[in-house]
Amino acid sequence: MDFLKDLDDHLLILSVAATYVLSGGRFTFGLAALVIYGLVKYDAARNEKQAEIPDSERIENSEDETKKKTCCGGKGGGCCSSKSGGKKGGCCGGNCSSKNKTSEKIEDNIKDTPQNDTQVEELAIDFTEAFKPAKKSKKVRKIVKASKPGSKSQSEFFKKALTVSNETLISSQVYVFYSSLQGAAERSAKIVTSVLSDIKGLKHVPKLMNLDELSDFDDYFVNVPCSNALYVMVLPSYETDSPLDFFLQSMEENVNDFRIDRLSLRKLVGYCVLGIGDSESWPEKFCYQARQADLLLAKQGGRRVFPVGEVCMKFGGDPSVMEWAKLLANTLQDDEPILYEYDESLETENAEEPNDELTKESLIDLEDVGASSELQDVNEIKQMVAKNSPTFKNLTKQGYTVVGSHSGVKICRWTKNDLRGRGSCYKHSLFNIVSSRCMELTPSLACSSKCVFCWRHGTNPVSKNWRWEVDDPEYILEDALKGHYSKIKQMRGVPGVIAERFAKAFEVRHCALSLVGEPIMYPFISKFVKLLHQKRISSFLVCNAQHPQPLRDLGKVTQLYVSIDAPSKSELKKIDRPLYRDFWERMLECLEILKTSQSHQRTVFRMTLVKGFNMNEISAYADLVERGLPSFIEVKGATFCGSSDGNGNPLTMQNIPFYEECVNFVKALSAELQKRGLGYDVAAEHAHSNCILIADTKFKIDGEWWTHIDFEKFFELLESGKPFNHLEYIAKTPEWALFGNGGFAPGNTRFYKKKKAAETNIDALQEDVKVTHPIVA
Ligand SMILES: Cc1cc2nc3c(=O)[nH]c(=O)nc-3n(C[C@H](O)[C@H](O)[C@H](O)COP(=O)(O)O)c2cc1C
Ligand code: SF4
Repeated sequence: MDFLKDLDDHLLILSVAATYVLSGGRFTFGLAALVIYGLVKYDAARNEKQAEIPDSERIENSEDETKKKTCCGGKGGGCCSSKSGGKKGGCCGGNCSSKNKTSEKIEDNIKDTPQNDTQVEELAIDFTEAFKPAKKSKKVRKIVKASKPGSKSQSEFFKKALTVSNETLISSQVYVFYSSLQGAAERSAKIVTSVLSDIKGLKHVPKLMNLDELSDFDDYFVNVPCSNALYVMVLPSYETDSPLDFFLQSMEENVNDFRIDRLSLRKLVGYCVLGIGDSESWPEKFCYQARQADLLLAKQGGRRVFPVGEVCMKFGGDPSVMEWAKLLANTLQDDEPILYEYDESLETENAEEPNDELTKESLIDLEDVGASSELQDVNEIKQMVAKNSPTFKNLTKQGYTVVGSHSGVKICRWTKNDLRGRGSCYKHSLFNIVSSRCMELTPSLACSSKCVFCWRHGTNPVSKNWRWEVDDPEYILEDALKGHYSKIKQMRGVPGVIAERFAKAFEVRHCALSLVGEPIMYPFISKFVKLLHQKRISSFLVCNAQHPQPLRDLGKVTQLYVSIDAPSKSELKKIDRPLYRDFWERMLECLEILKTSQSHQRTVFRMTLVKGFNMNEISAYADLVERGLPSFIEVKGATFCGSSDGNGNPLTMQNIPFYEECVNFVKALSAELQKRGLGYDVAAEHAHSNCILIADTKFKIDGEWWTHIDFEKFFELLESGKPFNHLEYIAKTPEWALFGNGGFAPGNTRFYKKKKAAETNIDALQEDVKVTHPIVA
């Protein structure tokens, strides 16, 4: 390669010499040729040097070029030569600090060079990025507000934000809902209804609705009753359990239930909430449940048409309620449309993480209802019946002893009757229970149904499942016995009490787990029953066929009842007003359990007949019997639980069947079962209680009925630890108890409160019937 380079040089010298000779050997020509030669050589040497320099140094050089330009703004380019460049005290005295500034610029330049553009492009199509876990963006409050014209969010805003015009409001059907324990919310709701009714031009008369007595919230809070409905909610707040808790719990469930349209309340024209409370006694929790309700309605798509009102009934009272109602009335008449700010985060982010704390916070932000600490958890664990609650007062007034926070005992009228020698209840005739030695108890005052014939008067706690503090079973039993015995003690001065029965009454032998509420909801029911048996107290457990799993898990009981209040889905809904949506399927499952895993127990179908509600469809009842194959079918006419005023109980005396009617029903059912080849027949009765027993003919041995219980044998079998079945502890039914003989035990004196009632509907007309429960009497 060097030789070739030299050859190049030699050729050049030769051509210069030849030119000089040919031009006549002139000096100027020779000089010019030498200069050209020198320049060519210099250029070649420079190129050669550049080629040997690595890439990075070449950038440095270009840097120097830039430096030259930057340093003095390109003027006097020679002042900062490459040698002096960068040294303090150069031509500019260091003022231009060329090195640092320029290196920054260069870095920027590098980023901006086409080379780097290529890099960016390469990253953009790097699909691996797409598979990396996306960084979780922190949820922030998201309110769709007016934005720059033409932006995407603006079109979203107009799509989703709605305005409610005065015309829509004025022609809406207003529903004023209230929930009330002590009457203040009911009174306030009436004030609101009356003020709204006076609005000039309002097209429909507002409807007043008691939330606590709705048979199905879904009719109003999942579906809506009409296309122009506007809801006004008047709600108190209770730090103790109250009926409103169940409403809030249901609303919360709806929000999180994927089977339900999450924005179902968008179908409403709008809603607003008036909270009433006590700001002096509960400053921290003042009207907190009204705010919860407001949020839940918004979460379900409701449009707030008026701000949440908060009235302290101690200081503001009815005049403040009136003031709020008048302002609301003005709004409904106002021409100005109401801007509804739709919050998308309710729809998307909350759907993913419904119980997220952040969600709650963002909601509070959004709705401007104060700090997050103000929002109590809807599912906060409370006591079912706290000592300071109105429910506690209500129950104690009715003669219940509240045990712990969720159990109750009460001595029933039959216990009192038996102590006075006036006869036991129907369970004595049918199964051999002595009323004076029987304790009536429930470990759950709450229920998962709202039966129309129930005593509850709209105040007992309701829930689909357990949502309260739980008391220990040992404690419940001990305190229940104490409560029972203290009530028995009070009987000592009552005329006619038989001393011997009174003494024995302090040793309870039977426990009727019914009273009120749903005993099987208590999470330790099996353990509780075991404790009873350890004390040689027999157990009679009544359940409402709504809790298949606890029924399946239940251990041995002396007798297991399932209430069958109606033969068909629609009638059951009407009469029991169950809280579960799948109430019918639950009941069928419970019947299946009786036929299979619990078939070793003495099982009883408990039917309460209500005239005009559930006394037809014999064949449908027979279908249910076929499904559950119970040992017994106990049929009883409903008893009258007092007036229906304001308690949602629609029953009147017209719905109480006469004994004749109950007998006809039982005969027809028995005939239907026999027609189907099922071995059932009418066995015993207690006419005094309108009660008749149909039994499986397995309990008829050699032509004689054995429907009674041998309690001693039951405990013996239990203590043996071996499995046993329902036919191993039977006793013969006494003559007086057999069907056709009336069922009144000898040795007692029949006592009529009202002579006229004796021949006909005795129970229903007795005054003290009012406080009894259908399951009990
Ligand atoms: C046991 C109990 C707890 C209460 N807790 C609260 C509460 O947490 N916040 C509140 O604002 N008011 C509370 N109050 C006050 C009631 O909300 C207020 O008396 C209301 O007017 C009751 O409405 P009602 O009569 O319709 O049931 C409570 C009252 C009682 C008796
Ligand atoms: S009757 Fe019994 S099952 Fe029905 S609501 Fe009353 S307590 Fe519950």
